[in-house]
Amino acid sequence: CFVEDNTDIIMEGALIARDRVGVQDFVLLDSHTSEAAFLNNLRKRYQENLIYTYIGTLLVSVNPYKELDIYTVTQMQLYRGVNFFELPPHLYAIADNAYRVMCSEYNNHFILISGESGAGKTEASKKILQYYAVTCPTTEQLQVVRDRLLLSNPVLEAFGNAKTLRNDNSSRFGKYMDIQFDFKGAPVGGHILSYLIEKSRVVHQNHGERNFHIFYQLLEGGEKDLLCWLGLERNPQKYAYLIQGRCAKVFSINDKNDWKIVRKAFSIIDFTEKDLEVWKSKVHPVDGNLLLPILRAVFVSLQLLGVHLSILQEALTHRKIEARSEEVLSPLNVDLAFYARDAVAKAIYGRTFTWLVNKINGSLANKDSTRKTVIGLLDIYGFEVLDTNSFEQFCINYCNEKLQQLLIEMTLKAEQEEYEMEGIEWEPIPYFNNKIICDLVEQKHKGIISILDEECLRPGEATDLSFLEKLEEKVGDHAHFVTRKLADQKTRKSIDWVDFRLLHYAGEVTYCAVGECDRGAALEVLCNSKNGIIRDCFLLSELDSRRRPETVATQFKNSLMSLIEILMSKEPSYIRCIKPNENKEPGMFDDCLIRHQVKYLGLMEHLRVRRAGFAYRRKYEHFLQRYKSLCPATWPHWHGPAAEGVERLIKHIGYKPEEYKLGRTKIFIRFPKTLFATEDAFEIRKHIMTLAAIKLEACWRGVLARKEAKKRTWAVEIIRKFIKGFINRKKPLCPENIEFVRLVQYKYLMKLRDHIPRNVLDKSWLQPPSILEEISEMLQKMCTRNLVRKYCRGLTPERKVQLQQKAVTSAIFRGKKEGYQQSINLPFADTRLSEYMSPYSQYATPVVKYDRNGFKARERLLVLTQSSAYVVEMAKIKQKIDYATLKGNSANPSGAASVAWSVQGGDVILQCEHIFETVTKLCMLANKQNLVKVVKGR
Ligand SMILES: Nc1ncnc2c1ncn2[C@@H]1O[C@H](COP(=O)(O)OP(=O)(O)OP(=O)(O)O)[C@@H](O)[C@H]1O
Repeated sequence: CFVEDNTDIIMEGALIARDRVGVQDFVLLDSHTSEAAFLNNLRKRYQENLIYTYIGTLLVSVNPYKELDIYTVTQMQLYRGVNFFELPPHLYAIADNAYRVMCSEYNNHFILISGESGAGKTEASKKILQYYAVTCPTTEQLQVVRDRLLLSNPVLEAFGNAKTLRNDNSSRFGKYMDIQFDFKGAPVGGHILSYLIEKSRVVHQNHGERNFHIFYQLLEGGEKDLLCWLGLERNPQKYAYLIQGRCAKVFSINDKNDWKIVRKAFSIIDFTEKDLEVWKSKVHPVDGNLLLPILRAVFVSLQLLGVHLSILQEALTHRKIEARSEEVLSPLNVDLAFYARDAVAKAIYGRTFTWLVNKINGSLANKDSTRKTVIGLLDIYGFEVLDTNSFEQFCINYCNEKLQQLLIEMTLKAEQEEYEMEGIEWEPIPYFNNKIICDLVEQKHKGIISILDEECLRPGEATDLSFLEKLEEKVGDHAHFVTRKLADQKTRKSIDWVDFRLLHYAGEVTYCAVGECDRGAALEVLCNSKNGIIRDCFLLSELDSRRRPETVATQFKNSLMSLIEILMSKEPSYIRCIKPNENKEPGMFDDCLIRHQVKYLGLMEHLRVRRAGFAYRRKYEHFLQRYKSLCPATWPHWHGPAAEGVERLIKHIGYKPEEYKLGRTKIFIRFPKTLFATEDAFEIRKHIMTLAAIKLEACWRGVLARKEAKKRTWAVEIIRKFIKGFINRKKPLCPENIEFVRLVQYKYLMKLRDHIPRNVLDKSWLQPPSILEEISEMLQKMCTRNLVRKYCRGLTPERKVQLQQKAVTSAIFRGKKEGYQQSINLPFADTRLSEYMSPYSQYATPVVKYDRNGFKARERLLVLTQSSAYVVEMAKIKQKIDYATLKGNSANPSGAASVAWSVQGGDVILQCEHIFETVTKLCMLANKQNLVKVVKGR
């Protein structure tokens, strides 16, 4: 991850802002080995309130000691989901990058924040937490988790932070906090690990320093009842443990307010009233008048601790000595009794703090078993070198050695992996591997911690000097270990007889061996406490004498080992915090102090490792995209593979072989100056192109304006013609109206197309404009004709006959006979007449077989219906009907009433119900329809 694409992206960002204030990535410093250049860049930026600078993906932060307007919600949104390169270096960029990679690759991350006291570690970790709280997706349910994550801070700070000379809110413990995210990237839980709380502060504070905040908060803000329960007075001056530093009141701290925040946090973090009994352990109000104050204090303490007076008394004033198989009690002198008392106080505080962390963890725990990814925030003390360095500094510095090793391993590993992946010839990076120092401290049996364990746990009197002698004997020949006895003439003077010196990766530190052999407190007393929390903290099983107890150093070593294991399985991000001055003053850049920190934080080393190979690396596609304008062959488009395009490009620019290497997917540039020269050329080209673009734009704007004007003129002309056309629309076609008329015609025809009648009976027709009336009429006729033709074509032969008959009927009867109109719709039956005739088909045959020559005239054919009679002048119908034959068969043999033939005199009488049909058909048979006379009345 360290040298992956993000690095490249950061580089590009650095390039963009390169000339603004220094470089925003130290990797691009020309003289990367120069401490002065490093400081110069840092100072330049700091003075412009640019407190963040990268070394690759590592973020260097300098405490501004003033509120900067760079942590607003707007800023958070700005960095959210945006690549490094687009914005200046920031905590949020680191936080967002870890988050984004976690979400896309579904892996775990950690952000290591280190630096010396007051450098801004805690602020940084709080700001990152806030960033996640604001920018990550969440649900109403998850708000509780979010609040708990945020509120765990004030509680831990109350119990784990104190005012020191260097920082008014100094964390006196190391903290690793895992934030767990679900698959949607919502924070769903957390877990905190704490390291090495500074217990000694409970009983002793240096001048100008305080005990842990919680004590002052309780006295200042605690409710009256509560203080009474605890047998406390509000005045801190009454308590020797709280006023050794002579500064119970601190200007920058509002204890009363902080107490309220802590109380609120307790309720949200799920602390029950039972849990809070640590303050309320059945202390009965004591009448101050009855007891001497000192006795009253003892009385209250006994009740709070839930122990018996005689047991506590014995534990604080005697020591158990194992003599052969017996245990003998030996009385302690006053100093040792004070020491024992302090040891109990320290042990109680230390373990209660661990209990508190566990309690918070309980409330942050996510019970849902689906897989989570985590981002760990490690806020840990930086390398420490004080005037007198004790066991605590030893542990802190050992911790820093381990973390440095982790960083180097991870950085180098990633670097090597990238070279291998890219097929670049491997160039070993010379660096100091501090494993040798870690081994000196932690190796089993041979390391300093093992030797310390042995000394502390062996029977008999262990002294600081015997420990020192053991060290000289076992690790005396180690290159990184010195005592006064082992030192050369020159060094000897600077080392005391009770000191040993370690040559750490960050520098030499001399430790005082006094008090390293701490055998622990009088545990028995506390293991038997009646107070539930004290009992949770001091387990009876610890008293089992057969078990060799673990020393503090071993405990610390083990917890550190598991921390390293946790970190090794995650993707790293680093934030190195720097304190700019000792006075907590904004704008003051103390060169000397910062130089020290740059050294102790291993920044130059880190930069060297990062720069040992190549200063810049970039995917071919991205490199080509950025610089393609510098080579005619690649501008504006390169159509071949990107790698070949880059090769062509750098040849054109004139890169020398030693300046670069081409990997499988990336180009590697060795020196920043090469890159800067390319970047400068690019800037110039960009400038030229911008000027050209401006010119082009101006021309283009002219072209567009002219085009627009032309369009307007044309539009005016069209409108003018339209109006003129409208005015003259009724005139015959002339130049003034021709376009208008054509348009109207066109519009009418287009509309008519959609409204044309679809069948012969549809007589509708779209009303034409007056100038089109004539044409419209013609069209309508044509249309009707068309429809009729279409209709006729679609007729069946039967229907055609039927219609022909109807037409004949119309010719004969229309307007002459009532009932005709109604008959139109009634179809003629094909069979009717033959039906009438069918019984006489033999006689009818001659009718069909018309023979002009065989015609015999008779007078009339009389057609009768129920109401009328029709006379057909047979003489005129030249129809051959064999009346004689008919005559003999006048009766209807079937008895049908509808038709009857009869012969009266010379007339043939045909009786039928369907007069129109019968007459029509007879006429048609005779082909003489005009001879039918329709007579009204009789
Ligand atoms: N980014 C920042 N902006 C403004 N002030 C800051 C910033 N970082 C730190 N400070 C100031 O510096 C003080 C010390 O910072 P902080 O407590 O984070 O240091 P630390 O490195 O955690 O120290 P310690 O190791 O003692 O806990 C803060 O109380 C705050 O006043």
